[in-house]
Amino acid sequence: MKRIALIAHDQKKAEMLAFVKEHESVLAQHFLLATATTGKIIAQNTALTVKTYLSGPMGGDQQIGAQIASQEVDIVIFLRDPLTAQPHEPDITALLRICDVHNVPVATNMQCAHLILSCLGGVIRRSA
Ligand SMILES: O=C(CO)COP(=O)(O)O
Repeated sequence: MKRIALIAHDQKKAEMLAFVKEHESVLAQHFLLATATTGKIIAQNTALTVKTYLSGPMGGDQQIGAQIASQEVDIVIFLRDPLTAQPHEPDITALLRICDVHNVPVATNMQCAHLILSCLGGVIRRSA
């Protein structure tokens, strides 16, 4: 069982939900954690259980970063919005940095997220 962090900025939440639904049977075999709004959307629209932290702008990225630093996270799917300025940009940068410090695979776009999950569950993607 892997511990998988799921995080998406507002413009990427629909993509995250579609991604999670596509991989739901695989994700159900793992421990999921998420920032508040992302986790709430996933929990409300799937049968998955998600441990939630604060919303990203309120410190959720830092909380998940602390989990990564404590070796409590194996994979990060972080669908960030590269076209919108975020008030908590330093937290986002710190989260990505701590993934590299601890050699934790982190997907920041959909193609990479599918690749990682496909490796995990042997799932063949249904669409591009
Ligand atoms: O802002 C975020 C990541 O930087 C995500 O936070 P929410 O899931 O609460 O929207």
